[in-house]
Amino acid sequence: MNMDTRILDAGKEYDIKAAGEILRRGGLVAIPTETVYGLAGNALDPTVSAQIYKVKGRPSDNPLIVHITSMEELPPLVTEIPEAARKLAEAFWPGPLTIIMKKSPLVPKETTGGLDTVAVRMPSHPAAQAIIRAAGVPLAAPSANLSGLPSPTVFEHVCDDLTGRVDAIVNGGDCAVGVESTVITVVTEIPRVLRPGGVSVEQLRAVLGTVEVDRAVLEKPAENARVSSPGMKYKHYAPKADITIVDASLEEYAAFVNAQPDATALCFEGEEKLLSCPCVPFGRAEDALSQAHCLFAALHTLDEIGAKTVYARMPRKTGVGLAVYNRLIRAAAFRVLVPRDEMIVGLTGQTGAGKSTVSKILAERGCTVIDCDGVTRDPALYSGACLEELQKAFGRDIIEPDGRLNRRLLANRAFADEASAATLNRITHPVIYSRLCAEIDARRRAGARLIVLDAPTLFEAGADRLCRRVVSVVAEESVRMQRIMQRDGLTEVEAKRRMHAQQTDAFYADRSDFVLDNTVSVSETELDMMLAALGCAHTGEAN
Ligand SMILES: CC(C)(COP(=O)(O)OP(=O)(O)OC[C@H]1O[C@@H](n2cnc3c(N)ncnc32)[C@H](O)[C@@H]1O)[C@@H](O)C(=O)NCCC(=O)NCCS
Ligand SMILES: Nc1ncnc2c1ncn2[C@@H]1O[C@H](COP(=O)(O)OP(=O)(O)OP(=O)(O)O)[C@@H](O)[C@H]1O
Repeated sequence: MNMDTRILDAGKEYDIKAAGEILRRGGLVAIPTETVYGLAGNALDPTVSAQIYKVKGRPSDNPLIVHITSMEELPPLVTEIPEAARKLAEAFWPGPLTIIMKKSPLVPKETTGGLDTVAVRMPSHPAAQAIIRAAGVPLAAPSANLSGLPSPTVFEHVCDDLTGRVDAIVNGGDCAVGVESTVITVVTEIPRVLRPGGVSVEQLRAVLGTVEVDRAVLEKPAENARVSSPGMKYKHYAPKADITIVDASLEEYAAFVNAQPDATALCFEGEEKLLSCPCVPFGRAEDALSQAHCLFAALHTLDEIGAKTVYARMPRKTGVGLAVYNRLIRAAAFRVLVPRDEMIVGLTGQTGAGKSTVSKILAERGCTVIDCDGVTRDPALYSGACLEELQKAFGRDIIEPDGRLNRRLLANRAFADEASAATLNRITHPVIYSRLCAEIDARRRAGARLIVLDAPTLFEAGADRLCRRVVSVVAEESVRMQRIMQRDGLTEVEAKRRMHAQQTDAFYADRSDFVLDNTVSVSETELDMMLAALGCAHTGEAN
């Protein structure tokens, strides 16, 4: 194929019209959407669908998503609109969600990969909407890359793959979401996610209640598995480099990667300083949306710099992180390496939420627990220069005449305002961090396999980098306040001060592999679910 490919501008009305005209005449145009660039053509014309498969080099049993711009365009495409689909459309359209329904005869089987269902999406990208309207027909638009290569999220990558193969490419800059849409089928009795994407499973459950997640989202599908959704084929996202995901804490990851010859690190932003090899960052560790946004461009960069052996950080499987994991595990051909046998789990959350209560149950189940509050109560911890600094910052009288630290006085002064709390952290966290490393080493040497670090200030102390997984315990503010007033004999003012020195629920949710809500209680079932999610279902046997 070597045709003239026009370059059009998403910001120019004349160019949008031209794209619409080409599509109406049965041509192919690569268009920007909020997820990734799409290779668009008339979804209702079987010869156009066949042409899309041909250009992409994609097997024709891989169904295409049909893009529309308004709810009025949906009824002709489907036999019925189930209640679940209506609710989802209301909540998430226009946006990165594709809904699978029973197809009407209007949609050719060539578009649906031979299936009697059709996948429909209403994109939110203004240029995508304008082009569909200009075309006057629904558009089939798989990702605008050659089959097997990472999906394009920037204009230049579309040009690399499709110049000379399509009639036009519309330049709309970078795609905001960066991974393909979430695909959910409402044809099954219980709605089921077939591909995770920009709308998270948690968001879908908030609208529909029960939602299943197809096994293929996390596991390698059988070679001859029937494909019921775009993107389920496992070779879909592979760059040229050999990628292996390393399931480890940041410290363990850095130690492992730095010991490998000729490695390239696919890490999170800011981690480069710990790594002695070439690094390609893909988003921030605590921000799955930024990872989704950057992932495919990072995979392209790996090819551009000629990376051969790549070790990738393990994304969290929560929220949009599940979509990031789903793409990365395919790019890695399902290779995951665990460099250390023992697993360190950080257990954190707000004061009074119930960390100690949960860690007690985990200890009963055979985990080795390190209590960080206990560590700070060791009179030997704050000594020498550290103690001198504490006294300088918070007053000489925080040390009693008998030499003991007056913890309540220190707490009242240190939690008085944000700046004082920051000073407390700056002085105490370096010594706490070194002590925690020593405590972990001792437990490792004693043969512990599952070590729980019960640390209220896990992130502030930088101790999260020692943990392969993080669990947060949260509870409503009024409940927490009552609990700590009762437990520690604090006044309301003292309790509030301490609570205000801490983080919000959202802060913990973004940084955790599992969140336990202990406003009322934490059941054994939830603990089982948590241990399963962490990958340590048989706790007792793990130790
Ligand atoms: C200020 C100190 C002496 C007060 O001691 P006190 O016996 O009153 O409280 P205790 O240590 O039992 O802590 C109770 C709770 O307060 C909260 N808390 C403690 N330190 C902090 C902090 N720096 N920031 C926010 N909350 C904190 C935690 O939820 C903790 O569980 C003590 O909390 C301390 O040394 N804090 C600084 C070190 C730290 O961050 N500790 C947390 C363990 S990693
Ligand atoms: N579900 C619950 N119902 C009632 N009381 C609870 C519940 N969970 C915990 N508590 C009580 O609330 C208090 C605070 O719990 P816990 O000490 O486990 O909190 P924490 O998160 O470790 O707090 P801190 O960070 O202050 O150490 C304790 O006295 C505990 O017994």
